[in-house]
Amino acid sequence: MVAGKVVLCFTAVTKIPGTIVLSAAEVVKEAGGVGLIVAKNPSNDMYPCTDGFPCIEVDYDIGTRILFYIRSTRFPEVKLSPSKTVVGKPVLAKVAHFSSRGPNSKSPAILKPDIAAPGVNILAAASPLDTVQDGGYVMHSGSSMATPHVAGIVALLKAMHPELSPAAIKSALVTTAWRNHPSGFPIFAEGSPQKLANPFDFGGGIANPNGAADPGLVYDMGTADYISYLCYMDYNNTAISILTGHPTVCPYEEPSILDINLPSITIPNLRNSVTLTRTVTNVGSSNSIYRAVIEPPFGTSVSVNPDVLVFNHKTKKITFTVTVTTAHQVNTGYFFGSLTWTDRVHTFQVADVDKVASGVELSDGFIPLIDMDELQGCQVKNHKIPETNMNQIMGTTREFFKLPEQEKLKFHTTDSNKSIMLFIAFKDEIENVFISRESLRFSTFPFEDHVNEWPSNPPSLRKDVIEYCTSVKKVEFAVLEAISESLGLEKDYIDKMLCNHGQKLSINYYPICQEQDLEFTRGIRPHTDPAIVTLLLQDDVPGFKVLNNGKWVEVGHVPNTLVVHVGDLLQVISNCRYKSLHHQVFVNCEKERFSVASFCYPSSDTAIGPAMELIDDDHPAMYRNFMYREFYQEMWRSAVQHATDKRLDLFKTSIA
Ligand SMILES: O=C(O)CCC(=O)C(=O)O
Ligand SMILES: [Fe+2]
Repeated sequence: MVAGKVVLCFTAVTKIPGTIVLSAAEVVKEAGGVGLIVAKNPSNDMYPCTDGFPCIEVDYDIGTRILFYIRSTRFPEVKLSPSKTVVGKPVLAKVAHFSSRGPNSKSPAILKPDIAAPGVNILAAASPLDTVQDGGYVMHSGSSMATPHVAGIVALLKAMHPELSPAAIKSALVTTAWRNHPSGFPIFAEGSPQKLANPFDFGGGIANPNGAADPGLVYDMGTADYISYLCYMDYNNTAISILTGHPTVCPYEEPSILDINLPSITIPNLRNSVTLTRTVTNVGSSNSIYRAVIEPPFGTSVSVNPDVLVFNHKTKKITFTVTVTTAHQVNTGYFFGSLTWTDRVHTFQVADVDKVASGVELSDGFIPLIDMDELQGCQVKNHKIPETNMNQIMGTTREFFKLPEQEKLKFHTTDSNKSIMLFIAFKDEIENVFISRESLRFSTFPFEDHVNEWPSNPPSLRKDVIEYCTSVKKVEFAVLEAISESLGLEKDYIDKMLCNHGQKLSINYYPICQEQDLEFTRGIRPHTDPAIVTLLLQDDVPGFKVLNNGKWVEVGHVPNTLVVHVGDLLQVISNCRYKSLHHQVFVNCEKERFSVASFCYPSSDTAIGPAMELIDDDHPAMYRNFMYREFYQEMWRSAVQHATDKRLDLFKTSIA
């Protein structure tokens, strides 16, 4: 039965890594089998079988999917191919099952672990004494593989910021760590079953070297803080004096462990209310204003005082208090929340609610904006695009996608030099997702150059596109003016930089999805737009989500508004004051969704680069100048096509 076949087997045994697969492989080999797939939880070890016998370990989830595949076809096939290195694709981040977990039993008020770093199947240089090394290299897993990553980052940070104390460096690592994978996917904690990871699995998160290089604020600590901790832990004066090397006396009033200046706050056994203090030190640009953004843990309320911190060349340190009040009668477990100090450089400042509420004009063509706060985007109302115009372009979009396939497929091409392209649904085999969107993307400006390329069916399309694009271009001008002004630039700065504006329109269709496929289907995956700004007209079918502080947030449909969001090129022009928005579209089983996105582009011979006015000692140029043409070519390079956050890498300066 087994002869000539690949065997899939499920096991509940969690033996020493690798051995389970090895012993099963021997049995399969003896029975004449040609390969082995072992499904077990947890699974992540990659140990070769002996004599090059093909074997692999997968988790139950993948094992079950393989099983379903085997059952779904009469001749299931297994393909073996040489391993390859994949660059720029997100991998699911998991906290390994062997990684130690919090809370800290000795001092539950101190969060442990502090930080997570890669430590599974790490390819490293080997000691000649390593028994499994191959040509000086070896793959190992464990804290001994994760700690060198952190030690390396710390060494780089210390080289960049020699003045930072060990506590400040630790703080920089903890406060900037990724709490989601940079692709937006959550981090899982390995185990059976897998669950979403929380700070007891990863501490601050996964170490983020570039983030830690620019932490803005740090929670610093000195000898006095460590002495307070020892006093709290009931070390007597004699023991502490031996450690410090000079006579040391614990303060008469016992310090609260909650006040130790750590970059995390853990309150065990919270009853009613507690107030604690922290002190932050500004290590970013000297004139900065930070605001507190609080996500209280479930069932608690949290207040911070003061909630705005104003730093200047004299004020480098500010102490604040945090009051946490619980509504829980009984304490049943830990709940997690967050306190973020933001200087809003990464946000869409034109949409500041305060400014709008106090009626400050953003530009002559005053556009009231609905703030999407912190989302690098906003919704625009009173844009003066006639409602009929918006309805017509939506109607045309629906009609186009209802056309017979062959009519639509005329526009299908993989040639990125074409100024009109139809994108159709496809399956990404590697990530096992089905991307269901159909989308027609075409150049619009200047109309006379392009109108004849646009579909002539439905007959209303050309007229509706011209009308809509003309109106939307006006909104775009107003938005670019508001953005220029918010950056302290001349109102027409971006307009001038663009000389000849380009514009592209994307009309999109997201079909209904079957319930059973929902998990593996996306309308469009997380991405940023390769434009300056995008103006999105969406219908009332939900699905459009944006990444906000590591969380995917639905941007609801507000009648008669356009969603405006930042694209990659505005990130460049603004020298990173604005960050391009990560967004994606989910499908649903009840309603199909349509949308019309207009992208503001430079023309191909426009030079793009950070505005000179936004470059100074505190803000060195993050990007070099480049031609838009160069960026467009880079965007289509296969390696960066899906990892949209890699698009700008080629244009970064050495500082960035
Ligand atoms: O259809 C939407 O809501 C978003 C479309 C989009 O993100 C895009 O085309 O880049
Ligand atoms: Fe997009």
